[in-house]
Amino acid sequence: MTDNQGMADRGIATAGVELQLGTHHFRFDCDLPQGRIIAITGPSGSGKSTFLNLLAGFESPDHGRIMLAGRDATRLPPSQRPVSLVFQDNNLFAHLDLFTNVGLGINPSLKLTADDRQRISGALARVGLAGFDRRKPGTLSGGERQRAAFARALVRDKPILLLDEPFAALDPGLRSGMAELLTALHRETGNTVLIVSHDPAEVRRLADHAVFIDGGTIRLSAPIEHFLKQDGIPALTTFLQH
Ligand SMILES: Nc1ncnc2c1ncn2[C@@H]1O[C@H](COP(=O)(O)OP(=O)(O)OP(=O)(O)O)[C@@H](O)[C@H]1O
Repeated sequence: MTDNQGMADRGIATAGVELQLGTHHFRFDCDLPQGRIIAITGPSGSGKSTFLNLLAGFESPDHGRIMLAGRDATRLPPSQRPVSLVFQDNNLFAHLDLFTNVGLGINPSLKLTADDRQRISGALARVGLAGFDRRKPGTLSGGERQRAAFARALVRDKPILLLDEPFAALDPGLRSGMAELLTALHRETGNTVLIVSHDPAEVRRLADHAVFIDGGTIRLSAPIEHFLKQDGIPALTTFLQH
């Protein structure tokens, strides 16, 4: 096993992480900075979601080690990892109101203290959904549902936030509003944010650091200024010219 030196202190690091899914082989080695917004880019089918699934614990590596916020998380179940997640389809439960959906972020059995209840209302207010507590997801717009998913991630109060194309289903106006909300929340919490994005403009606008995945492996991981200037990876040049 690789030793611990050089692996991100409080950020995210993977060392010799390998996974086979059907005919696809993945290998991820990275050392990502703490407290930054990090874009995960790459062609369709390159392995971006698989990378996030490994970090979240929805996939287990065949080999290698995953460090999250200073802890070896390789064998931790998803619920014990220091991460919260927001996906494109926001995963809200249709039959539960927003207060309950957000409450699930704190405690899956919904045994909530008075303090928890205040945090839930506070998180809904923070994303612009004050007074929406009793609304069901089906009565909300796409943007409102996505903000509710952010509120649920916020109450979990974890040092790492994983976002898998969280704005993809939104129209361009809403998308830039959500990007602003994300940067504002990031400034407040100082957490490490990983965001999968297909949109070079979004990457330029949001990211401090970016990763390019191609063919199941990380081809480049660099601060954004360097990432945007590189010219040695044709597939990345193509991505940036979109
Ligand atoms: N459980 C699985 N079994 C077999 N193949 C899988 C499995 N999960 C993912 N794959 C394959 O692995 C490849 C990478 O998938 P992944 O979803 O990580 O790509 P992605 O970069 O997120 O793609 P996109 O940008 O299109 O969402 C794809 O070809 C996918 O079909």
